[in-house]
Amino acid sequence: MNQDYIQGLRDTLKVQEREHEPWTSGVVNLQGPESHLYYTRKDGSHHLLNMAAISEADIQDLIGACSPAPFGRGAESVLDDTYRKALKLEDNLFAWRFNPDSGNFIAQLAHQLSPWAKFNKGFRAEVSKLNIYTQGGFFKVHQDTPRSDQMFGSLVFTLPTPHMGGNLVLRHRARSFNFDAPTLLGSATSPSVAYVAFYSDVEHEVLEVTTGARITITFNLYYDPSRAPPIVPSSRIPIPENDFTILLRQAFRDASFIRQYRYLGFGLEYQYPKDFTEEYYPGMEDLKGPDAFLFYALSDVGLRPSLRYLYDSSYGSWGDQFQLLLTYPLEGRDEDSCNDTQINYLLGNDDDGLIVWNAGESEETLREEGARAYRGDIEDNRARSINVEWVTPPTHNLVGVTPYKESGNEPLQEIYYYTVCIVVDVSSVPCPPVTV
Ligand SMILES: O=C(O)CCC(=O)C(=O)O
Ligand SMILES: [Fe+2]
Repeated sequence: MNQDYIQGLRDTLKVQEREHEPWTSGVVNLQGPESHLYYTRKDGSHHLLNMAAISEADIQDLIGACSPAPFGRGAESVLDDTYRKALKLEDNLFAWRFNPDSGNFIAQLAHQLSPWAKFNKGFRAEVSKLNIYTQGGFFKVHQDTPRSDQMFGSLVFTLPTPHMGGNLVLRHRARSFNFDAPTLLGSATSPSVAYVAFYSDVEHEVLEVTTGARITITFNLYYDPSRAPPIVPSSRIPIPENDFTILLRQAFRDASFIRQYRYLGFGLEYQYPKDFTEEYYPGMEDLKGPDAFLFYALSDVGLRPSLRYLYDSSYGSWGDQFQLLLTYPLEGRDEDSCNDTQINYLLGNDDDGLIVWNAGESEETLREEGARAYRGDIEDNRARSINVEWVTPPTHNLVGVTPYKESGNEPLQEIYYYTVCIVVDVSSVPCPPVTV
């Protein structure tokens, strides 16, 4: 019966997940001067491009102002046209009169990306770059490099220039989205630009442009605690009345469920940036779409969900019998260069860190199999050793490595994406369960 609850929770969460999209797109009709783009040419002269009527000569002039676009490989900025073939104009060299950061455009975007979240911070869009992908241009799969721990999204506008190909393809888990700006713009009233906004940790690529020039202006989307949260229409899915929450409530009224499970765990869908030059750690208000839903749903039944960082040692040494659950992310370190073991290092840096045994594993199985070098550490930390029932598969960070994908759109600056879990202590449920 209790396994039925767990399976039911998995199934109902999947249904909720489908309600949520990691991206949103559309067309903006530009009014009056909003179609004006001013830029500085290489010789220092200025030029005005009117998006309402872009000629081939305008495109060539703008191309002349641009330089090859690099991307980030780790902390390096590299030019490699087998990975990214594009041109760029830095944000100090152009100004677009349309400002997505004014009016309610950005509030609507935030709401579309996060229909369940109750916002408790404002938002900000900051211009990043203008890019041109001429014929043969592309940008292979990458995540957008987090520019701060408050950055959650990316926003790309495609200008109305004739081109074919160059679709932006986004993929997240089983889903994908093919953003086809020329088709969207083909049926729009001129002058218009097509836009797509997505969570920046979602992997995406620009397919090859087959004809013409594809011009984009990209913005980074940030939470901004100094701004008021946007006023958005009420949630599409009211948090208390959904199948997941109803089933969760039912499980927590069942004494045998509470007896069987001490901790429930949930691997989150998205990744979150941690800036190691700041004291700030991601909190519930930073959670994206379905991750926010999960947090609110658990809180709603009276549980106290916590954000946790799971570390496994696939890269290192202790095998796959247990993982470490930390209360905050740690930068990787190379075990060979330290006297301390990984377990001592990780648990020593986090008084609330725990050892989590994988299903079917325990200190006993460790005696028979590998990881013996860690036996002493495990014995020392026996009181900090737990079992977690994972409702959604755990998402882990690798011990000993700083977690960055090799390629991003910018060089990294001590801000990395981490995978996060939610863990709840079942015994923290406020009312004693009724025995049935
Ligand atoms: O031009 C686009 O559609 C997106 C380009 C991109 O992914 C980037 O600049 O990071
Ligand atoms: Fe990108």
